[in-house]
Amino acid sequence: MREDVRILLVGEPKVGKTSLIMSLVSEEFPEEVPARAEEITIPADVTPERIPTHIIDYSASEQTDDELQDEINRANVVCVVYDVNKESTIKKIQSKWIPLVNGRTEKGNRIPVILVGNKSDLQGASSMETILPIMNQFMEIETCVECSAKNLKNISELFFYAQKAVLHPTAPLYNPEDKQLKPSCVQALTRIFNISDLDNDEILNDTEMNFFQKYCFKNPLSAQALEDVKTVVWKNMSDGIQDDGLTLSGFLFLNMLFIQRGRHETTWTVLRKFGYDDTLELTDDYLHPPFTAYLDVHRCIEYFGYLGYTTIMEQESQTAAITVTRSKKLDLEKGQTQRNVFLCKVIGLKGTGKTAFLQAFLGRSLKMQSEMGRDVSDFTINTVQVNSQDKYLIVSKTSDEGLISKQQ
Ligand SMILES: Nc1ncnc2c1ncn2[C@@H]1O[C@H](COP(=O)(O)OP(=O)(O)OP(=O)(O)O)[C@@H](O)[C@H]1O
Repeated sequence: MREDVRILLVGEPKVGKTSLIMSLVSEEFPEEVPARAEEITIPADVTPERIPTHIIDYSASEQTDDELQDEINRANVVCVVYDVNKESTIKKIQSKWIPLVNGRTEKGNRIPVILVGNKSDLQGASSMETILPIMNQFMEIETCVECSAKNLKNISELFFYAQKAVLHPTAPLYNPEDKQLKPSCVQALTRIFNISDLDNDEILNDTEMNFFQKYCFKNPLSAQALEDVKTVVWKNMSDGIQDDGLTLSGFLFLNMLFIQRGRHETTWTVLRKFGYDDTLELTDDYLHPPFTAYLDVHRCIEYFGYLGYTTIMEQESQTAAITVTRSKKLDLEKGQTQRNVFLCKVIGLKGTGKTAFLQAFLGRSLKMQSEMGRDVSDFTINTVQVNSQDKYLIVSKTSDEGLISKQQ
């Protein structure tokens, strides 16, 4: 998750940018405002998503074009404010502000934009009819909101939408042009579906759906909610429901529906719970929880991650699969150990019989070995009885001459 959110307000002079910020802060309409408000930081505990949020004002009378560009580059989301009663300020959204914000940015990296129609208190008719074609033209526009700094209508909502556009972005999930989930999102959701399909029958039954729901959102669905979900899918997709359970197509459809209805946070909660970051890559924290040991524990934990260990075993982190024992030195001092797994290195020059030794540990005679060929692992593992307890011994061979001479 990101550490903070920077919201920048831009727009034509006198549309009410400063007034909107001051109304949010003081919860009343300021009769007098400075040309530009100081940058304000809303602490994490009073923002809906619990992330510190900076709000930055812009005023052409106070700032140069370079300073404005600098602020645009630092922003995570830009609110383009217009006056709902002044057509000229709406026209400038297309001709000036969106090109300024994203004109030089590649399609996938565009800064999300919120259109903010202020002064709805003075308004005759809604500006939505004029705004909708602009929203269809620029895919980076996440949403639009009509509000009033004067009677405080939709002020906190506007900052909430802005915060949401950053924390739960549409761009990595959904392509509004063809109205489809993006391939990387389909790939991630398919992995999630497969992990949640505990009996591998390619259908999420009620138990599996509840398991998934509890893992992602802490609470199971009520029986009625479960039926409602299935009905919505069934009504929209012939192959979305099979044997009274959700198919992969149904699962993908459901997530697309959340996104199309502006509930990206639902899909993002699921994706984050299964380890994905904003670019839909599995995070390093998820794949490699801080841990080291002498075998390749990192790789092992990574595989646990791909296989969904935390979900299936209902654990917070992959590290729950690993038991850390006390140091070898202490074990030797006490003459006791809690360890169940031991590593033994077999060293010797090439041709001295290390491979045969390792294979014999698995009970394979020289004859069996010659039938198997030479393409065998440098590791073998077997159980050994120590004081009538089963212990595991990993035997690994090396013919690294440098290491051998060091050991000598
Ligand atoms: N909702 C509203 N209803 C009526 N008047 C408003 C409203 N919001 C702002 N105003 C008035 O509009 C004028 C311009 O407001 P403000 O200075 O906040 O705009 P601005 O966009 O910050 O301007 P600039 O870019 O020039 O700094 C002020 O007189 C303010 O009182």
